[in-house]
Amino acid sequence: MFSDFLKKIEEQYHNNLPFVVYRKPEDNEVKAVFQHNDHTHKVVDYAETGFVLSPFESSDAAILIYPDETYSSTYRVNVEEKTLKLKNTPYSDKDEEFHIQLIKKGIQAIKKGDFKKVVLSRVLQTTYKAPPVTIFQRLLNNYSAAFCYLWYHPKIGLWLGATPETLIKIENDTLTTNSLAGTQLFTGDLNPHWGQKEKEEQQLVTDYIVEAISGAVSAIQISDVRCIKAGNLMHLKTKVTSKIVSGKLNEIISKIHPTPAVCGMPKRPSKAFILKNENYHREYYTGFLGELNMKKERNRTVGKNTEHKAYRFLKKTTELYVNLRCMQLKDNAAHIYVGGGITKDSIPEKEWEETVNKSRTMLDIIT
Ligand SMILES: C=C(O[C@H]1C=CC=C(C(=O)O)[C@@H]1O)C(=O)O
Repeated sequence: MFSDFLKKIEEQYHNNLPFVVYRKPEDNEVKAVFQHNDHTHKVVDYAETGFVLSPFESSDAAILIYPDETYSSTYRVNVEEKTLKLKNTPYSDKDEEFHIQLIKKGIQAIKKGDFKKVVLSRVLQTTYKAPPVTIFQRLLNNYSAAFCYLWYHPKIGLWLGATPETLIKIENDTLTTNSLAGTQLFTGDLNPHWGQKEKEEQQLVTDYIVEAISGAVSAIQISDVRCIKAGNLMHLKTKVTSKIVSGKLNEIISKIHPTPAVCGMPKRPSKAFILKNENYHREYYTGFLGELNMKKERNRTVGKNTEHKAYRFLKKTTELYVNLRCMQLKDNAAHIYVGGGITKDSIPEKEWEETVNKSRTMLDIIT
């Protein structure tokens, strides 16, 4: 029963012990990973097993929740529990002014030739009423195409999100990664017109990913650009698949993260610009999270003309998502993180509006 499953999570939370509960995109299985003590395990080389949460800044440690106990439960989306739309958005003129000035500064740096693209973000604070587990259920009900999660560690904090972006997925020796960028509001058309700014912005991400992984993988294949819906938004997406040799994950992550979908291009100067000018600490927003070398049981049938035999075998899965459309619950407030890609063609007021639209993914479910 899903209610028993939720009770276990509430208990773990009240006992101040680390856990994560999550559902993968378009899946009806909700999984939970529980750690038995409150130790902070840091990832060293990505050969570890557990659920990882990595910050934006690669120099800060990624945290691993040890799978001392794992649970799963089937969950059917409750369609009646649909989004509660907020009438007011909690922004002041000062927030708007600061962010628009930041974007103008970014555009100037691009025109000066410091970099080609930079992703500029902000954090907004608002009150919330519902308990975290209830908010998590609302994520499940409203964002079936996203990776939805509730992550908690008593020494680090509590994060919730519904991200549309896969960073890396490894199945057998196949590595899949996505390039996601370009945003517009969903208005009913699943195939809307895209402007040159969005197309170029997304192409930059694809080119970067291909270049970043090319030394560590073989047989790279790039899909056509597709349009995907994420909550109230539409994005452009390209899927990049390749073959990976085991032991290369650490190298791939260090090359790929943070991608230009969350940082910029080239990486070094755009990141320096972010750290100097954004004026707040991103922490785990625009980092990544997910299963790292987690064991997965599979049923397999063997034999063709002879007797058919079903047996179970263990497989390792790595599935990491970029931590977008997320928030942190801290000091009785929800801290919601939003950003957008800035290029030479960006219009500051439009970019501000884009962050307002992105903030609705979390705002709509917390009251
Ligand atoms: C940085 C964010 O989104 C990224 C992912 C998809 C589209 C984006 C964009 O259109 O700017 C951003 O690169 C965010 O949601 O906070």
